[in-house]
Amino acid sequence: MTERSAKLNILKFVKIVSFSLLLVILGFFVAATVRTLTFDVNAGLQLAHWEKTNNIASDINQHQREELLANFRDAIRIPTVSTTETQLNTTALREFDGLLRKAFPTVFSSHLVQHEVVANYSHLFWVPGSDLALVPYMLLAHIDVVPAEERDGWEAPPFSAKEINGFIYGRGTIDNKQSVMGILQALEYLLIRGYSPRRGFFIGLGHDEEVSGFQGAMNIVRVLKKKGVQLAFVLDEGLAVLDGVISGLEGPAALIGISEKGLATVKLSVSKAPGHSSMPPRESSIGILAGAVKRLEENPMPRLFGEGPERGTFEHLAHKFRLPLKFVMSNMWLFSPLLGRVMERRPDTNAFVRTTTAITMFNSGVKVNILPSQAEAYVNLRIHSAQSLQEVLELIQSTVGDERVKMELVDGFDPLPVSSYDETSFGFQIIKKTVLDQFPQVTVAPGICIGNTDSRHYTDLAKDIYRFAPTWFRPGDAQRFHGINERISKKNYEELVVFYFNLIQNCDIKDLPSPHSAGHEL
Ligand SMILES: CCCCCCCC/C=C\CCCCCCCC(=O)N[C@@H](CC(N)=O)C(=O)O
Ligand SMILES: [Zn+2]
Ligand SMILES: [Zn+2]
Repeated sequence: MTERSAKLNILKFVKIVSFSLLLVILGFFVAATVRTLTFDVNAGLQLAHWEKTNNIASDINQHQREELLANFRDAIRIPTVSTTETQLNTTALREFDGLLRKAFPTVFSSHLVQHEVVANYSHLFWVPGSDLALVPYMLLAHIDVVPAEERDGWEAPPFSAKEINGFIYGRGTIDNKQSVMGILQALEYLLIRGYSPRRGFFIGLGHDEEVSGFQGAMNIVRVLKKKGVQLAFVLDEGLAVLDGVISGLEGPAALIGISEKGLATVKLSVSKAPGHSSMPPRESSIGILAGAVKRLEENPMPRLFGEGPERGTFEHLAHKFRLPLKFVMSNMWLFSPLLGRVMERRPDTNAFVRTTTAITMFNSGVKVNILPSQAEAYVNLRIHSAQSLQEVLELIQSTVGDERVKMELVDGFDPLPVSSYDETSFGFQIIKKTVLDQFPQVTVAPGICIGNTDSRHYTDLAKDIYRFAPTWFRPGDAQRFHGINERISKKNYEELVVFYFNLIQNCDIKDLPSPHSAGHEL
């Protein structure tokens, strides 16, 4: 081959490679554009195809409106605070038991309802269905609340249930007495109106969810396991209807939690010989530990946005964004790394991007002139679905990178399994239908619960666990959760009662609508 023909061949090769590259890029662009124009994962079930049921209408008259609100306010006024596993307000929990019996006399006296108190303060209700072939489901909520101090800046005392501008203020109004009272109020009204279910269901009300549910939820699960119960699905607290919370989204979104993040609570400690503060070593136990904690804060866990089920959230919502965001959300396969960088800027959205690292406790020292022998810090991590507890522990160890810092796992578990949310998913579709019937303006999408719930103890009883209540969150409301000025509007509480009233009846359907019903009878 001459030098000239070799040069020509190289030129030809470069041309072919460039042309192929151009084709690949063009292909990607076309694929992405086509997806933008066609991708609407919500265009699935037609509500018109649902089996006709003779649901009892959920009308609420003025007397009931006042009654349900009075019951709810009474519930908020009882300070059922959990501080630690051994610090529960047991007096308040007993008082709450009395309130439930007084507020819902029909539930507690009906021959259709079986009730038992579990672990002294939790409640388990069983309402058998007329069709024994239908697998029962379970509704969960919790009675206890986190502590609240008026001096932190509450506009009304946190256990006053004071009404301000149509809102009831108080600890527990959105976490989670709205569901406790909403579920039982709905059942009370259903029973009064002569309802008897076709599909049986359980109601579990835990008393120590805020301190992990080791007594309440875990013992309810034990009772159910002894009875050999299996559940079609479980619905617990968790996500909500977000209205104006997701930037760029047109209309409100009802996010149904199909999983929840894992947890690692790690204790870091440094020990040193104590001594007189006039002869300090170059590095104190506090200094060494502070360095370790700082390294953890400065080196966040890797971005994993788009690698877990949060991808499904945005794909379901994509058609409700305007261009160019619609294009971005429809093509998460391409844009999730970019989106992750934007979302990590805000704490509430960063929670969906990675395993979060929070230093929650730091203790050391007993006197100003004594060198502290011990310094300890607690790190609370919420594990992204695409990571495991083991991976997170290894990363903490390498980031701390100091053998003088002892590491101890106090509590931890992997992210929870992902529940089904396709067109054949009974629980998801029933919840979705109930939401859409009541709030036609919302878009329903699967979501990830960034905190943990009692439902995590139910994984042996149900394959499908959902975390949702139609509590409406507007900008700033997420900060009321465990924060100050927790509140719910009177209208929204009433909507919750109606939601559970309809949901219970909607579960009586035998099959999901055709054409997807074949083979999915529950
Ligand atoms: C797509 C971006 C939207 C961003 C909006 C975020 C909205 C988040 C709203 C509420 C927070 C979710 C809280 C879920 C329930 C957590 C329950 C809880 O606090 N559990 C405790 C106790 C326990 N059981 O472990 C916890 O520490 O997690
Ligand atoms: Zn809660
Ligand atoms: Zn809570």
